[in-house]
Amino acid sequence: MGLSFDWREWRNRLIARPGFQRWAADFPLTRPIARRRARALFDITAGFVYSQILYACVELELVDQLAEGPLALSTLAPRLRMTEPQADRFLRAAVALDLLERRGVDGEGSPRFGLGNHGAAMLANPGIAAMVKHHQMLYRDLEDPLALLRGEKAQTELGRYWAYASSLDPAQEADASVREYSELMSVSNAFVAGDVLDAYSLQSHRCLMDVGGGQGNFLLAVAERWPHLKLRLFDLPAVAERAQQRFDALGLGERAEAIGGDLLRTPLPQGADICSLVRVVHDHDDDQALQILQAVRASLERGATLLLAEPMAETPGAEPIGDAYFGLYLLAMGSGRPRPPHELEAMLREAGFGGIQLRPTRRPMQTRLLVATAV
Ligand SMILES: CC(C)=CCC/C(C)=C/CC/C(C)=C/C=C/C(C)=C/C=C/C=C(C)/C=C/C=C(C)/C=C/C=C(C)/C=C/CC(C)(C)O
Ligand SMILES: C[S@@+](CC[C@H](N)C(=O)[O-])C[C@H]1O[C@@H](n2cnc3c(N)ncnc32)[C@H](O)[C@@H]1O
Repeated sequence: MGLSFDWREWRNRLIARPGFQRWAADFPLTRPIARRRARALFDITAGFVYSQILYACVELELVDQLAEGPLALSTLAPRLRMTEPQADRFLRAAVALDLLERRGVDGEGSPRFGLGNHGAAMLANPGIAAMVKHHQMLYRDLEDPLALLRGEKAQTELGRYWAYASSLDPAQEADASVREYSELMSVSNAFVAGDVLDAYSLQSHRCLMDVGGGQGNFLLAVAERWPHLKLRLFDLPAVAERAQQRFDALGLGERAEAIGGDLLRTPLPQGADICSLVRVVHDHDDDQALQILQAVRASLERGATLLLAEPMAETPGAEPIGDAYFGLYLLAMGSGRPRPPHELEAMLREAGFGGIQLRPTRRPMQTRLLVATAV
């Protein structure tokens, strides 16, 4: 009814007035809020510029170069193949983004630069640099975001890159195409594996099957932490072969077996009392995602456990990561979508799982974890 009062409409009318904006930016009590909001909108406006500065740092391996300590502009400029004024502009930009920090001057008066907070954090997460590099493909796909959103792009770079997402027969993917994405998944698995294992104990389990397990990074982390567990990996044949080679090279022998197949067509092997789907379900559209959950359910005895770990939509405090970043990333990839936990829960029920719990993880922006029981 017309009588209901929507305070957000009232707020928006206020914020949309130039006079209110000026007043709020001047009034001492509202000034910090007005500045913060203006800065936040500016940051969205300039996001691509910031990303490209980060990309330049990654491409120039600047973080590694400064890992041992600060260097002077006069040393850095020739290494970056820039004149000193060019390098100064670039390094100042990186300082402004807290990737680097100014550290006084050297004996000759040349300004010195060291790692800032974000630069130092990148040292501990080599996966970030790999992600930043491959974002160039994403940005090309996003060059015309409306065409992408309207489904008017016949082919995308990310679709070609993630071959299984755009292929009618994923099992036929060539070794070269799976090698590249599998390497990227391996480095970025570090964002996820430890957090999942810290959120769920595998003590009481006997055999874990990691479905869509890539080159086996998650299982290798499991192997180290839970030496009693038997390990199985299921992935496309070309990927499973790579995983098996790693298991063999690491002497996991009898303990770990990689099985090749298409999880939409090949029945999954029976016998595991716990299955994991790590960053797999969000790659698939609803019908296939349900099919995957049903295939996993069919491989499990009643009472067995499923771990479903991936970044999710509507994650409090990480909405831009789930809904904006992964929402458009998966669109560019050509299939899948980030789902909120309640939608995944409904799909899990439909596939024959119950007792579903959302377990807290250390960094929900990277991965959340649903634990379910086969019923
Ligand atoms: C000691 C003193 C004085 C103060 C200390 C103050 C203090 C407590 C500081 C905290 C420092 C700290 C712990 C910082 C930590 C920073 C961290 C952990 C930063 C992590 C950043 C992670 C990033 C940027 C991750 C990016 C990941 C991306 C982009 C992942 C993309 C994944 C993709 C595309 C996956 C694709 C798979 C598919 C195809 C969708 O299935
Ligand atoms: C995003 S990667 C995640 C890999 C790994 N779980 C991780 O988190 O690092 C998705 C994995 O699912 C596998 N996959 C996708 N479609 C598949 C299918 N139809 N059958 C078997 N594996 C598939 C891919 O080959 C890939 O290794």
